[in-house]
Amino acid sequence: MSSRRPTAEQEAAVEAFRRGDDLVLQAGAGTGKTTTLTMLGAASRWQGRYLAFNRSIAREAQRRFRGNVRCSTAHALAFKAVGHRFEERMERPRMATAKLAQLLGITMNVTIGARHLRASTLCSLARDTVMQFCYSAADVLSRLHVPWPKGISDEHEHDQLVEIVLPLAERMWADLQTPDRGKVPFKHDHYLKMWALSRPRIYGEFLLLDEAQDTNPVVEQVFLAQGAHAQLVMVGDSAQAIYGWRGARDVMTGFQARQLALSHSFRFGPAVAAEANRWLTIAHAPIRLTGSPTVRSELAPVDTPKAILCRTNGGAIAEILTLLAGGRRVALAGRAAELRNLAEAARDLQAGRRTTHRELLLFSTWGEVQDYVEWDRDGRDLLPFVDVIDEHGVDVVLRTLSQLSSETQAEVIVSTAHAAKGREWPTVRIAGDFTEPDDPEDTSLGGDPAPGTIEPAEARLAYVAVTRAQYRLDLGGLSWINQHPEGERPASLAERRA
Ligand SMILES: Nc1ncnc2c1ncn2[C@@H]1O[C@H](COP(=O)(O)OP(=O)(O)OP(=O)(O)O)[C@@H](O)[C@H]1O
Repeated sequence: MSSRRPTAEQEAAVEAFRRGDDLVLQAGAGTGKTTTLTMLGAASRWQGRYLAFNRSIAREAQRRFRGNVRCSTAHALAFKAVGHRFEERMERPRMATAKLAQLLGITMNVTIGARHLRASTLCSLARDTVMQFCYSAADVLSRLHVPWPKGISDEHEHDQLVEIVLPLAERMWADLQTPDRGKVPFKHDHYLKMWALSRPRIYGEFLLLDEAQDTNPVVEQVFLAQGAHAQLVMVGDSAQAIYGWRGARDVMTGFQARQLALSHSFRFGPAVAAEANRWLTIAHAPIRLTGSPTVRSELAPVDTPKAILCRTNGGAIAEILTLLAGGRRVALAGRAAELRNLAEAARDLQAGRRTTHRELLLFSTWGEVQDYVEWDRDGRDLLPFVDVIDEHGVDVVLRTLSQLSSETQAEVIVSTAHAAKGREWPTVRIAGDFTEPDDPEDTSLGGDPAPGTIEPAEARLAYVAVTRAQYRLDLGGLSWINQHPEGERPASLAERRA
């Protein structure tokens, strides 16, 4: 809990909360979101619940709230109520879909339009259908959850696909209901859906939903249903949405409640705030930030930044290789240990040995893993890692990883922008893989591609990246924005006053 004097915006949030209003709190980068939430909790004599985006945030928040607010993730609540019964099923190794098709006796091959669909593809589409259903707020599986794979071009072809895939998906969903038997790999989002379907009541007089911009429809539905007995508060930053569950309109802007903002950033001064606002404008975000007048921040080249932020994992490995070659002590934020285990599994599989990697026991070659990440929805989380290994070679990746330091020992931390969410560093450089979009239809007189339109999703990622800096930001790979037609910087408040 902060003993600092609340800002006018924080006071307004506490005031509205005290009145019992349902709230949407748009909290920009570095605006003291958790501090503000603890102020809300402290202003209430009731019991409440804070729903966090992941386990480590929930644990950290529990330290900061007073005893009247309990902190957890939605998955943790669902696990306690339903998921624990499926623990044994969830611990089984990953399984390629061709194997699952075999186990389920799915053997047919069909032709729809110009596409030939093999049994394993149909099985994979049925699993995707079940997953779409799990993310949705629907009560029953329906044609709406059957995907439109590339090559299925019209309603008539989709109808044919639905006729085959929907019954398979229904069979899979029935298979998933048994804790001890059943063949379909059981995922955390399966028990989350079962919990949501049970119409759970979350104990507490008020409910705070954090990172609300990335909430999927199934959690949104459970959250909104608590409105029958609890005061609801959504907190987050629409401009940091990276999952896009519902296209351009995120959960926060759609919630019928009092809309408030935290726009004063304690993290950085006016210069970084102005850069943030440039990207917020491109992203059509609902808020603009002011920097802290007492924090000196500047945009300037940094030779030895504390953090280098990359767009991709491949970009991160490339940065790490350069830094190590220069004799620097480097850490990789986020999933370094996971990457090391995978690289070891890749080395075994490439050498013709089975791997002992817990999740990859069922694969006998690296090629099978490559197919799995390319074609199976379950495997998509591994795709960036597999790409890195295929691009640089397993030996280079393993050697690189073995030379990494811990974050506390490192001179410089390399991170993807995704893994940097919620973090901050005194000096930050943006890596070279944030490239300028090209307009494929147009070339300037010299034959160079003309600048293309900046996608809002890209602008949101750039916003996350630039707002990690406290004092000095080196725009590096994003410097092209200074010449881009959309890059005109809105004058900062201080500049307008001058
Ligand atoms: N009213 C205030 N006056 C001075 N400093 C404040 C105030 N409110 C928050 N802060 C400071 O702002 C910083 C960030 O706050 P906090 O830890 O609550 O943010 P967060 O939840 O990590 O999220 P974010 O940084 O994205 O806002 C902290 O150093 C905190 O002390």
